[in-house]
Amino acid sequence: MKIIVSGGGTGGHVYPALALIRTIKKKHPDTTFLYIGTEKGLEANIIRRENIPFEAVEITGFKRSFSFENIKTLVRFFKGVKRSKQIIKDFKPDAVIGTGGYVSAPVVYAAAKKKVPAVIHEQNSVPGLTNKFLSRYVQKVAICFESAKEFFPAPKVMLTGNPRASEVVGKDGRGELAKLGLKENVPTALITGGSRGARPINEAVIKSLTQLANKPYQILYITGEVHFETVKREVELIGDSPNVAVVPFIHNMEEVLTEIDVVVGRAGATSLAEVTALGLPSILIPSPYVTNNHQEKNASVLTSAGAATMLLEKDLSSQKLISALDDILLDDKKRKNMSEASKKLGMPDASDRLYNILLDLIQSGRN
Ligand SMILES: CC(=O)N[C@H]1[C@@H](OP(=O)(O)OP(=O)(O)OC[C@H]2O[C@@H](n3ccc(=O)[nH]c3=O)[C@H](O)[C@@H]2O)O[C@H](CO)[C@@H](O)[C@@H]1O
Repeated sequence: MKIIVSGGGTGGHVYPALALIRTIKKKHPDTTFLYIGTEKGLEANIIRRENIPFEAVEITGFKRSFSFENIKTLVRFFKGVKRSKQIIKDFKPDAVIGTGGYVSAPVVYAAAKKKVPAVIHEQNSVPGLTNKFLSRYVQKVAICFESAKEFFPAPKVMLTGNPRASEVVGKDGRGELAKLGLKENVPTALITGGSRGARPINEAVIKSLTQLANKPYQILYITGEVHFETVKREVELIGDSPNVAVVPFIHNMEEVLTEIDVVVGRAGATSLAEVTALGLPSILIPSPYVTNNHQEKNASVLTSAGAATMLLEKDLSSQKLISALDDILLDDKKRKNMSEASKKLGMPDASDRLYNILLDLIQSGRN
């Protein structure tokens, strides 16, 4: 089989694509993949690290208000479509899958125009512009939250969940925390601001460090690559604490997560798929800067099930963060209840569901 995969900008669009690629590779080792992303998105590094052939197109997103930039974006889109059509002509894929982010727009659109079977995967409870646009042209739309259904043509929609959920389950912890300078068998919170990090979360964590140093639990704190140097300098001024490890990014999250008890982070849909697949309690601080405030909607699915607590960014402070951590990490019963509620939302068979859709499509295309 030959498959083109496209999605990017942030990790939330790239990791589901990578998880699906790994699933297909396991089932059909002879499959050839081509990933189409942008040079500026996180995919350029994440996908190349995996030795998956990678082609870049140049694309930006539309601004919601009228702007001269939108004309440039339209020009880039049509250039991207032209280039994608050429790539499709040369590579001759059996199917194309788009996992969202601007880059998947020209690629999936070009596939539809070239009559190649195409699927999109929407991670969020409220879809982004790209997938809404593409849903008119593709054969199938895979979703992760029931609430996303109403935004797409009904006969095309299938609930699959997020392939990244399948990837994180069943992994063995192999002393990952010890490698990062933390202890094993101590309750541990992972704090992250999503795949690109989040300055407001970093500021709250930095202000909490002195108090966190005296807690009976420990923290693995991911700053985000671009924020690392600034945060590190601030941490050095406060003084290192043995129960807090500070890192820029984790490349083997599926392994690290097996040793984590609570996740504190944004409410990006792929992170939530991981957390629920593993049955982890979480403290969610949705990004207010995303389309249609979709992260708050993602988060409320978990909070209403009792799987997470939510802290709005406008209310975020070091005290609120510490008491949210204490509430869960110092209360075993609460942690257990949240964990059970979280697990009920998990969809660990997502990869297989998405893979089956793709395979059916390819086979029906060949008949
Ligand atoms: C600002 C923005 O546009 N955010 C969107 C983006 O978020 P973002 O890219 O932050 O997405 P998520 O939080 O959903 O997923 C992040 C992914 O990166 C991984 N990871 C993160 C940190 C790290 O050090 N190592 C690592 O591997 C996580 O394990 C996860 O697989 O995509 C999500 C999924 O469409 C959306 O819901 C978010 O609203």
